Amino acid sequence: FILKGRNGLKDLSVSLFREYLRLKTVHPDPDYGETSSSQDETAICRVVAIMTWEGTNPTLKSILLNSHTDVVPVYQEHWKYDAFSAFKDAEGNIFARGSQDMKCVTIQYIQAVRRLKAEGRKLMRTVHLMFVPDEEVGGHKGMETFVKHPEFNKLNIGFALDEGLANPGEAFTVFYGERNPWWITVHCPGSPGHGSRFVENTAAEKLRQVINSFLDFREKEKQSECFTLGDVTTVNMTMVKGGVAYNVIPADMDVSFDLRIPPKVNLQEFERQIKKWCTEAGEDVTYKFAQKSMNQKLTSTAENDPWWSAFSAACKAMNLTLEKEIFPAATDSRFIRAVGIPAIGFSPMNRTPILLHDHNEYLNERVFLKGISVFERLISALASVPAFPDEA
Ligand code: MET
Ligand SMILES: [Zn+2]
Ligand SMILES: [Zn+2]
Repeated sequence: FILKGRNGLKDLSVSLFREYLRLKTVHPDPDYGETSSSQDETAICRVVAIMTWEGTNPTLKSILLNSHTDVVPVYQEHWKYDAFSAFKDAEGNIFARGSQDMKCVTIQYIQAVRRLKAEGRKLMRTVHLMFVPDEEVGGHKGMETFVKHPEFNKLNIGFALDEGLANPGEAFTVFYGERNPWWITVHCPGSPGHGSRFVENTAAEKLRQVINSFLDFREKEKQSECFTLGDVTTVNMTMVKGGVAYNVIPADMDVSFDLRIPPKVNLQEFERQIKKWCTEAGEDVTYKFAQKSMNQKLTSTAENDPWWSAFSAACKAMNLTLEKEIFPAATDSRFIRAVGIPAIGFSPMNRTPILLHDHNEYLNERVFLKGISVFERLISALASVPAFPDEA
């Protein structure tokens, strides 16, 4: 980063944040500022960056502060300001893609560690800051691959923090598990022919059945009472493909859905249901997954869990009210939990509307700055969790 901070740490933090927001790490062609180092010219190089602050007892399990560096695209015409200018209005609201998801957290981690170090603090456990690419496109070239790498193992992580969501009220939301994302394309082949005839066995008839089954189920889930998004299955039809001309009955049509399934759902049963919908829709209707997350691990929030008790006690000491939820979307935490490491999703943003992936995403600078202090306390509490018997 190029620092243009003027007076004091607050100015520095806000300028650093805005500077970072101006980097166009936006899909589909994120500028991660790296060059291809591969022999193969066509290979796209993806870098995971790690900064380590060694603890006074570096043999103990470490704390991971994870954040992704990429952001989702924008519809610029719907924004009040350039989505990559990090414009700050009179109220101190900073508008930019990534202001909530999750460039705020990246800078908050960095500034919290910077402050702790400036105060001369030494923490017992090692703290790693990790910056990963490609979370927004499924993490395949990012965290999903990296957790299987020996370098990841060497970090000896005991507990991880990753992104959460804003909370419009006074409280802060924390996430101890996630719904599983399933991205599925259903393929409907059919008999082609002239658009003027009643051809039997058409792709469109099957497509209609498929869409009805998925969307009827969507309606049922939507009606379920007293839920947060983390407790129900959401279904959205997100893409349709097929057809070549007005008067040619197509030989196939495809429809894609984004499903998010809560941890309590039996996934095998759920897939059987999908299979049934496809069979019922007609001959040769098949489906394919572009994303099929099967991990239903939850991170303990039991009072006697040492990580959770350090986390929640630090929040209590700051008078923060926590709301525990299942994360409705997906984050890199699912890969971290999958390899057996407890992870909590937490982006300290209260009094803030949830605007991730939306037009005019913004974060107020006071909320942003408060988050730095929150992380200061949290990091120091987590890195001070006493050694476990098996760590001695
Ligand atoms: C399913 S891959 C994760 C991409 C993004 N974070 C989402 O939840 O949509
Ligand atoms: Zn995110
Ligand atoms: Zn996102």
